[in-house]
Amino acid sequence: MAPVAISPIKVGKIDDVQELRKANSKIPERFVRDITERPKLATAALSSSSSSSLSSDIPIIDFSKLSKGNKDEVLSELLKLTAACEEWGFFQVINHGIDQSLLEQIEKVSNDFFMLPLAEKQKYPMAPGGVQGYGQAFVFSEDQKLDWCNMFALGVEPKFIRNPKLWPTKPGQFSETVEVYSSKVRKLCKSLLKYMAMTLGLKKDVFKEMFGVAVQAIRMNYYPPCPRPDLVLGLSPHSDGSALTVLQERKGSSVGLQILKDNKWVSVQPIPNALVINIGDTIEVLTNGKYKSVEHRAVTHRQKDRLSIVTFYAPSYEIELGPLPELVDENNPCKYRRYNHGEYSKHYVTNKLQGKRTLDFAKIQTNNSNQNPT
Ligand SMILES: O=C(O)CCC(=O)C(=O)O
Ligand SMILES: [Fe+2]
Repeated sequence: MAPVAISPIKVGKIDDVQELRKANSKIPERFVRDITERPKLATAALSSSSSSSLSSDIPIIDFSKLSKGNKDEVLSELLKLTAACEEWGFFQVINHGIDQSLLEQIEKVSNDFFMLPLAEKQKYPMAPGGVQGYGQAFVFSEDQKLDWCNMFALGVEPKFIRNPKLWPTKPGQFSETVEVYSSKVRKLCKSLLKYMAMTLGLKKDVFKEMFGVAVQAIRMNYYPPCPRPDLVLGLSPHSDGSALTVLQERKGSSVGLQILKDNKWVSVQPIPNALVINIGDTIEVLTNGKYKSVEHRAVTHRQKDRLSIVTFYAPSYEIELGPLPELVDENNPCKYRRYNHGEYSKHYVTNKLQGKRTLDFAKIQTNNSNQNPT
């Protein structure tokens, strides 16, 4: 095996935001966003009791109607799913079949992990420029702004992407819970992809057959309260590189997830026990842009903390992908080139989060210019 190159990445000092919060110190400059990037006060100050007017419009899909409904119910839910994928790229799934007790358990072990002393969490450090372990991912330079977030991330499937040294021994039941939870979420992703294929008029197993042994990772994002939510971002705007992403929010979390809809940031109001699903870049490419990945970010709250548990589901690294021929014709010319998914994943994790910039990797350039959000 070739020797491992020493990482040339210099990320500077990355303060642990929970420790900053405990010390009650001034927000370091590295967290303070340029004026143009700061969240608008009205949205940053949202508490869980005040909802953004648009957030309730985010489509809700009743999974049990898709999986167990009669013909009419299946059909009407598939139509809702089509609209959700075409118009939003985001939806919430209710009656998804994952036990409430398991949702509560993953929230508990994740929360307990972040509440451990710093020294314990630092036994599982995220390497500079790395994406697994405890720390802050997507930081590649000393002058890059930081997110008001602590992350803990693990590769889950296939097994070879796991780094066993990063699976924590505390809190008890952490690894077992991640294991069981991930297998249930995996099943849900497979089913959702099947229904999405049906909405596209494709063979229902098209994604299953194409993906091989899918890659799955989990990331827990912990956002402590921030004394100046108007100056910072919990998580920088980005689209996900996955095919599908499944997000769960811990009960009692502040409202924090925002999606860019018609060039405006819209808050996602969590529904108890629902899971938030979003389309990642991979599905955008495969559908030739019919179902687009949507830019999203997290904002923080002055008094309340927030915890999200996020699963990324993507094809096996060795597959080559590009727009499905069924979705390319003279009215819908091919918008993305073919590429190896492993290369795209590498490209994604070695670049800072910056809107949908990473998808430029795959785009066949046209003269269409990108608009900046308001
Ligand atoms: O915490 C959130 O709501 C956003 C998380 C997210 O977008 C991500 O981890 O990719
Ligand atoms: Fe995301």
